[in-house]
Amino acid sequence: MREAAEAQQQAAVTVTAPAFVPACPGAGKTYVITSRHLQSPRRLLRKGRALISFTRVARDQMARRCRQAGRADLVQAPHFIGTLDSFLWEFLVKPLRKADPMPRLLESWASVKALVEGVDREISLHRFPMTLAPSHNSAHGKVAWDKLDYDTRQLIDASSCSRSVWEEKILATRKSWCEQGYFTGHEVRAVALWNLRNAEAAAALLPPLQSRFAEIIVDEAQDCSAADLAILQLLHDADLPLVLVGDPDQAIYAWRGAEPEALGAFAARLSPTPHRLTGNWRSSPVICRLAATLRTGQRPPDTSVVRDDNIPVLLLPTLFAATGSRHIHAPTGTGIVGAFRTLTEEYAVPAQDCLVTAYRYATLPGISREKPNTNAITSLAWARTVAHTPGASGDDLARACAIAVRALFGYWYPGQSGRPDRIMATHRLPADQVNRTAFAFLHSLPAPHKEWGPQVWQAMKAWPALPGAAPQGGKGRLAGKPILSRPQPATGIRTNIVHQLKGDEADGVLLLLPDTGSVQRWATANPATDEVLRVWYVAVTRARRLAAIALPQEETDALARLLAGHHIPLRIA
Ligand SMILES: Nc1ncnc2c1ncn2[C@@H]1O[C@H](COP(=O)(O)OP(=O)(O)OP(=O)(O)O)[C@@H](O)[C@H]1O
Repeated sequence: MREAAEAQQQAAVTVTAPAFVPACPGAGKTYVITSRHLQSPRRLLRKGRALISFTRVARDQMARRCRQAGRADLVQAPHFIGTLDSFLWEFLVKPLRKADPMPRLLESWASVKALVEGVDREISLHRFPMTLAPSHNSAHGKVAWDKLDYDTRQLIDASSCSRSVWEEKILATRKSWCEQGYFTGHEVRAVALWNLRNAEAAAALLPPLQSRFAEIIVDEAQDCSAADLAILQLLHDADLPLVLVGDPDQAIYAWRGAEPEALGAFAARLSPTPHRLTGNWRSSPVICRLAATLRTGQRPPDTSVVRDDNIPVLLLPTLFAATGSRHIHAPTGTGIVGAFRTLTEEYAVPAQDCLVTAYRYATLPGISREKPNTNAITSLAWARTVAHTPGASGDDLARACAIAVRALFGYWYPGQSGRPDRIMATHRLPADQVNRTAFAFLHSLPAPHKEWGPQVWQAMKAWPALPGAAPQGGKGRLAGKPILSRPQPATGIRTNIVHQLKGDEADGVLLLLPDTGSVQRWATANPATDEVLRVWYVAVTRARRLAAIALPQEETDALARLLAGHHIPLRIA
């Protein structure tokens, strides 16, 4: 078993580009990609390899593995290890931008708190997802109205302005930020596509790429949007050797424009024979079987390569709270996370290496999500809570830190346009120093309460200021009272939504399925078209040894029958 899985990995490590490597969960995609990279000879190379991923976590993991293997050279030019956004930015957008204003790539408009103004209410620009149809030669794309989150939709529905007025303002706001040098992934894709299709721009951009890269590897290729695939097609047409690695069954970004089916068509054009990885190095045989019920094509379960646990799938009959996250485990009347913890202990699975997940933040016990469009003091209260939450996600910590920077800068540098990166450039403040200061400040604040504002103000005034600070009296004081979310009991178990768990793993995983009709969906929906099933698939495949599912009490038997029909060991507990 192990030999066969290793042989598959080795074939993927050595296959000549262009190539497509479809891989099952836990197939060791990162291992394959870094092993491929580690084969590079040690001497100074004229051409390098680009390793592209969708997340900074994946990027850091690949770079770390190269360093750990004693090959720090593989992280530097001519090689490139980074996200797709940064690759497109570095090689297909920035080279043709004017130096002034300095072009900057933002992770999201949230990081500069860009607002859509001039309508009857202000809404943050990052609340409006965009779509880009690669077949249109359009420079800006359209607002994806059907993908607004709940809060934003409420705000827009209550607005007296029509959607076309909003759309006009949204596009104008984006344009004005771009003119000031700011771009997000959406603009980067639009400009990259335009540049590659424009003969003159392409003639300037492609030769440096062709002479720098002998190969471009794209990890998690199932997350490519139609625009991403169109860009990759143009690179392929320019004879850049591509290797796509990904798991189409784990495509959970359709709402952001990912096109798993288009990936299949593109991959077939790239290379007629895929190099499939079907050995799962992460999960037990039971979990591989469970996962197979949630994917397309009736394919047999993947092979569990290194595990022989046979812990059954645990089904937890649950009374889900209609609002909030105090879900009760029906048989014991205790909280669902506590019940899960007791069960993991029974199977000698350490609770600290377990996680609880769900499709939506709202379902999860633990830290509540940052609410959009709240006042600054409420945002700061949220940030302070995050700073004091063990196991808070990296994204939440980064957001919390940005909120604290904004609050402190508003006081220290009043009247300086409020854009932290500009202020940092003006006063030559290194980002890590700013972030450390902001985080320490956040951490020092007392727990938020209704009369928190004056305490925050005292703390801001007392905190040692960074160079160039010139406070002006009460400017930058955060007005109002924080709106506090209900305190949640600490569970001691990691919780996160499935979308934040990509590439992650844990010994035990509890998936919360609060919606009635989930079993019906499991049994009858098609994972090729129903992304929810793919989200559940990602969730259960994070587990190494134990998978548990909490579902409405009245649906437990139906799921038990469904799984028993697939000969999957299970226990209703
Ligand atoms: N050849 C190998 N030998 C030993 N362990 C391996 C090997 N390949 C992968 N693994 C281990 O298997 C686990 C899964 O690998 P990895 O996280 O790279 O999978 P993946 O393909 O990215 O999975 P997913 O897409 O589900 O996130 C990791 O713990 C990894 O260390």
